[in-house]
Amino acid sequence: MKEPTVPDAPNTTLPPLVEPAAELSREEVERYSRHLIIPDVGTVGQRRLKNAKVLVIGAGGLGSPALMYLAAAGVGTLGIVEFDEVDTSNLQRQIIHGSSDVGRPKAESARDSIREINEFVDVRLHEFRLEPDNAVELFEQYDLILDGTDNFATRYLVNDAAVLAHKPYVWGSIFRFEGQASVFWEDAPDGRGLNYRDLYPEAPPPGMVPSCAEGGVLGVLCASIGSIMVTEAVKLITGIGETLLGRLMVYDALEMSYRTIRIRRDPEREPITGLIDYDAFCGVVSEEGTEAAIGSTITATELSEMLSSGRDIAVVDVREPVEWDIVRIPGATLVPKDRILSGDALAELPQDRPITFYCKTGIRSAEVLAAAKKAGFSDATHLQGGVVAWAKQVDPALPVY
Ligand SMILES: Nc1ncnc2c1ncn2[C@@H]1O[C@H](COP(=O)(O)OP(=O)(O)OP(=O)(O)O)[C@@H](O)[C@H]1O
Repeated sequence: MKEPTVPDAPNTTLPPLVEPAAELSREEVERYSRHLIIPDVGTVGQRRLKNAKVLVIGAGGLGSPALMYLAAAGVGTLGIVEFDEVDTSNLQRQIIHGSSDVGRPKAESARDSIREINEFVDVRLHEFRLEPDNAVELFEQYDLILDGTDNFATRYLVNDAAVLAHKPYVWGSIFRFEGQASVFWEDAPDGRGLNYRDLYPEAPPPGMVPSCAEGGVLGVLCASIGSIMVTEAVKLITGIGETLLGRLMVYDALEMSYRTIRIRRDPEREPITGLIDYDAFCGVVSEEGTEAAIGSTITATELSEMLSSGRDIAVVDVREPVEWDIVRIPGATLVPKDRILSGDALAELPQDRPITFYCKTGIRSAEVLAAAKKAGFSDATHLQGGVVAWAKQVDPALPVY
């Protein structure tokens, strides 16, 4: 990935994105009074918010606080694209959902919370996965897009679809204690025509940048970055302040520092003329594809049966010690992935009996298996679905994280 290195860009003030709605009702005046008395916002700014249609992709870590603040701010129409259901492990950060929502569609749970926050918002649910065949048409129905997703394939799709639909979008990302945010708009009146591909021309190789599911995230970081994204949305809609267009904001919660870095147009970037296969672009390989490439998987039930029948198999956990502390397969040995991939721990692996590697969901163990096979461990397998599958299929009393 190309690292942006140039310091702060000139600031960018843009004209308002949305025309003002005709009027505010008496209830709306009371509700939004703390906005109305800010001279930069005023009644006209609030009427612009009322007229605005904002599409939020993902009602997860970033989408949760973003939707709540957009609703409270009085954005008149909020679209939610989300296909997933609320999981217990979401509740630590996805504050638009509550304990009683576990198992419900996230889009519906988010809509119910928004109704509770602000009954004046028209919520439109798009309960499907954003894909190349639905993205542009959907984006065209909104003024502004907010990308709260967690995977590179969707991020490039959102970027390219926003370019084709001629829409601005606010982007954010989070990992552990660090977050980033920016605004991209190829047709922006500033004329610089920047998009996400100017910042990150290529997706990182699969597995190089761990997801929050693999590496974790501080729950409140979602609020820090989600609220910055909403701040940018409000500024774009009302035409106030200097937006993050052309700048990347980087927030470090441990240092408690914010800095912005200028984004320049990549002179080698090809124009975006259509949507592509984003999984292929990002090197995402399906589970079947991974198996075809490396062979040798074993299911949790098969492994459990083999161990119960007394087969002498070395079960090697390739996760990090913090994950080992949460849950593990009885009898396993911990040898973290990086130590095997660097070659340091190859000597610790048994040569005289079959090995089964496992991780959380099967991604890291597949990588380790490929390396181990190259190093001559021919009688090796990896556990399909990892310790999560083990907990679900073999020992439901174990926690899933
Ligand atoms: N292409 C897509 N279309 C619609 N929603 C998407 C798409 N890609 C991701 N999402 C949604 O974006 C949200 C991102 O939220 P978050 O990063 O907190 O991930 P999560 O999947 O809920 O959590 P975790 O991966 O840690 O289990 C998720 O709810 C996910 O379902």
